[in-house]
Amino acid sequence: MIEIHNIHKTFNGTKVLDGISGNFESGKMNMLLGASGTGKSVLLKCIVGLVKPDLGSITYDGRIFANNKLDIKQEIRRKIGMLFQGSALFDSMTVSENVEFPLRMLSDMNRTDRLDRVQFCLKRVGLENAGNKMPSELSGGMKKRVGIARAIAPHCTYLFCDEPNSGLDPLTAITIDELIKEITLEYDITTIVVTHDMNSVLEYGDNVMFLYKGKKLWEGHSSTIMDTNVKELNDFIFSNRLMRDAKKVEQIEEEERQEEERHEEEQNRSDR
Ligand SMILES: Nc1ncnc2c1ncn2[C@@H]1O[C@H](COP(=O)(O)OP(=O)(O)OP(=O)(O)O)[C@@H](O)[C@H]1O
Repeated sequence: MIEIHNIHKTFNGTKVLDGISGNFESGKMNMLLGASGTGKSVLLKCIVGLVKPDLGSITYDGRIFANNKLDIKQEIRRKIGMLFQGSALFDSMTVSENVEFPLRMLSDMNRTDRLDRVQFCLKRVGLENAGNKMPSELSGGMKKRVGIARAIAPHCTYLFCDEPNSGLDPLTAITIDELIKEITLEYDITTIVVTHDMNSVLEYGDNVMFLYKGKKLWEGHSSTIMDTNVKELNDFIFSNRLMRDAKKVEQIEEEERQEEERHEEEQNRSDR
């Protein structure tokens, strides 16, 4: 589990994170949701250690991260897998070499073990035959899969995904979400996904944190998100036309259900 407490960050006098706290449990899809510029990526960077918070604490399975000794930070970092927004593959390396890269950098595995691990991870993401391809030969969805294989290659305990669906068609987006969810459960990983995709949130969000202007305004399971009274979250959800239409359908169905109940009651009364 990752715990963050009272995280603050200001850039050039502008407050970007304003006292954010929360827990991210293992085996769950933890999602950071919010509009553009609300601080999701900065929070993720604070958690990973790429940005230093002005205030607050971050612990990984009870071990303090920021401000700890370098060797402890490095030990924690070795357990972190990152899936970047644009996949961030090295264009000059083959798919296999990309996946092997963190093993060469972070582990003391010999070459045979590294190649076994690469093959295992590529198979896990359904790309066992793509090892010799170059990134330029892959579709967007395949690139994301390679990114996932590379992230989990060093047996990561923590997985951070920055908008894993960006630039993908809706069907491919679902398969990538599904893969991340499966891997999270299978290896009991603590996964944090930054997103503004409501489809992903509704389908896969075990724990959703809604950020607005650097503050956490709502947190909960995705099954309860549509019932929120938080205006900013409501505005965010229903800024999407499909979501507005879905809500209308829900309201119409509810009215029909009530009408049917009324009708049944009247029928019963007149029968008596
Ligand atoms: N290194 C930096 N220096 C100055 N300002 C920054 C820096 N990094 C981020 N910001 C600012 O912090 C704010 C939050 O940015 P952030 O990237 O976290 O937003 P976001 O919620 O992830 O948005 P998006 O969904 O568009 O990626 C923005 O106003 C951004 O300009």
